[in-house]
Amino acid sequence: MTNPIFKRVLLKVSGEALMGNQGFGIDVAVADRIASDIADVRAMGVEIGIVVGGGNIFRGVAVASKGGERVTGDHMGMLGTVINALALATSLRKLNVDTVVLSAIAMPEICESFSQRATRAHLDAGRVVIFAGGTGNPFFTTDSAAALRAAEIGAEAIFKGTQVDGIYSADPKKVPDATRFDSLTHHEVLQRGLQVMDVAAVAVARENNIPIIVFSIHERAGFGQIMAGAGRRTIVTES
Ligand SMILES: Nc1ncnc2c1ncn2[C@@H]1O[C@H](COP(=O)(O)OP(=O)(O)OP(=O)(O)O)[C@@H](O)[C@H]1O
Ligand SMILES: O=c1ccn([C@@H]2O[C@H](COP(=O)(O)O)[C@@H](O)[C@H]2O)c(=O)[nH]1
Repeated sequence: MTNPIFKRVLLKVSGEALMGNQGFGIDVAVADRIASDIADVRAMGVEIGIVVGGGNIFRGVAVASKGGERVTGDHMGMLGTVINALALATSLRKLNVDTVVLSAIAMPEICESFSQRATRAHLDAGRVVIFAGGTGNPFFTTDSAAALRAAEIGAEAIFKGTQVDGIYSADPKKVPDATRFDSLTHHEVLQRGLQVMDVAAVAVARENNIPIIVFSIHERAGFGQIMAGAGRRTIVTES
């Protein structure tokens, strides 16, 4: 078996990716496929924490842009991430991957609440841990939650599984001739204003010297290939 390049990682799964071609919500076939890639990496012996986004369900700014209260919109967005976390946990359990959901917002009838101590115990026991509810605070994003949880669990890297296969000179969805970077520093991402991940998340990763690997969550087995030292991605490191 190929040796993984990291022992413990934080995977950020794009919420938008979960909707597949539906335009909203969760395409179970997509969730199952992503879960299968995660199961393969877990089988390599890698300890995995996961943050799932909520872009397929709700973003707080959408409420604010129509005259609603931003904080309420953000609460709705965070609840959307809980729905996604439960869906991904279901897909993983179908593959017999021992998985637990920990929420930043207490909802004990549905899942455990997040604490650093509980998380480390679950990871040490070999469970995949899915962090739901973002940071638990409005005005943040699940990218920030990913960076925060990565630092809290001592992850060696943040894998951002998103809609594109790396970081480009500009948004490749808007600028077709944008060029992809193979590697960058955290400083360069911030200085060039590359918006694949929000500034707060990159700053937390930089502060804690955690590399960020941006790859396409749509690439079947892409997560495992990168974990084996290959695959298409952009890696962000301090030097
Ligand atoms: N310089 C850039 N390089 C790569 N992608 C970029 C860049 N600038 C903007 N983007 C866009 O950023 C998107 C990722 O942002 P975002 O985190 O909001 O989406 P996501 O991963 O689908 O997350 P979620 O749905 O969970 O909120 C990419 O799909 C891409 O279109
Ligand atoms: O810490 C957090 C994380 C998320 N939110 C809200 O949820 C949505 C969905 O998250 P994405 O990162 O955009 O996928 C986000 O737009 C916020 O409204 C939050 O408030 N706090």
